[in-house]
Amino acid sequence: MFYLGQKAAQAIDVDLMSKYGYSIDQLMELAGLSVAESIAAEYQAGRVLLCIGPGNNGGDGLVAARHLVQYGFHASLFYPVQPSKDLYKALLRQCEAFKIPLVQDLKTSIDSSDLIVDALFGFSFKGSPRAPFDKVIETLRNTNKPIASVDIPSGWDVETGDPQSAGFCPDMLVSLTAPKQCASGFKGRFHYLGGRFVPPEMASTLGIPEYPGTSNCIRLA
Ligand SMILES: NC(=O)C1=CN([C@@H]2O[C@H](COP(=O)(O)OP(=O)(O)OC[C@H]3O[C@@H](n4cnc5c(N)ncnc54)[C@H](O)[C@@H]3O)[C@@H](O)[C@H]2O)[C@H](O)CC1
Ligand SMILES: [K+]
Repeated sequence: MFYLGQKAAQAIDVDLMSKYGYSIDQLMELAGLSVAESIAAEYQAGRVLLCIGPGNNGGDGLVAARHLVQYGFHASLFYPVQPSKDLYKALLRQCEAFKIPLVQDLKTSIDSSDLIVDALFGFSFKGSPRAPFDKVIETLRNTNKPIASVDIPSGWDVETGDPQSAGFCPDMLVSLTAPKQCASGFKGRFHYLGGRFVPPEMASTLGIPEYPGTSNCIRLA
């Protein structure tokens, strides 16, 4: 399987929506579903805090929250920057309908959670985290609670990862579509692949393995 660079990951996203006709809502729903399924495969249904970022990685997290509740988890959201885009507003409304509370105090909420989901940044992250996310990532670095990262461990460079060990090491990484280059430096316990939406032609070019049966995720390592 290919490990994608940042530009390649973004180009695939564009191809899925232009050449193959997907909408972002479709891709996000399947991506978030696969994140929830990967988590449910490895962790007992407990209290899960989802940290949500301002882009589509955050959108995946909002989708995953709703599915995790359906799988018996008690979910809450830490969502410090809420963009006004209709898609994110709708996903948040759905979370409200599932009685998923928004929390304000990250440290206290981490203490009362069994698992943290990092849906802060994905393949469009560049440079060093800017405020307020610098403090959020620092707080995640200082917890012993397991972290499940969506697509990219937030704060890592999409290609070079975390060579200075400045960020946090997630316990689980769910790569979407195909792993990005930084995933080769992932040392946590569970590496999953999700996003079961890739048409056969693209799947064979990227060397994506066959998903087993009806599963939306594959354990890679
Ligand atoms: N094809 C797929 O695999 C799909 C993946 N999905 C998910 O989408 C993300 C990529 O989403 P995108 O909106 O392009 O970007 P991000 O979520 O990574 O973040 C953009 C957001 O972050 C801000 N930002 C960038 N760098 C910084 C920084 N240094 N400090 C602070 N803020 C920063 C930027 O301004 C934007 O606001 C992919 O990883 C998957 O998780 C789709 O859901 C479905 C298709
Ligand atoms: K992430």
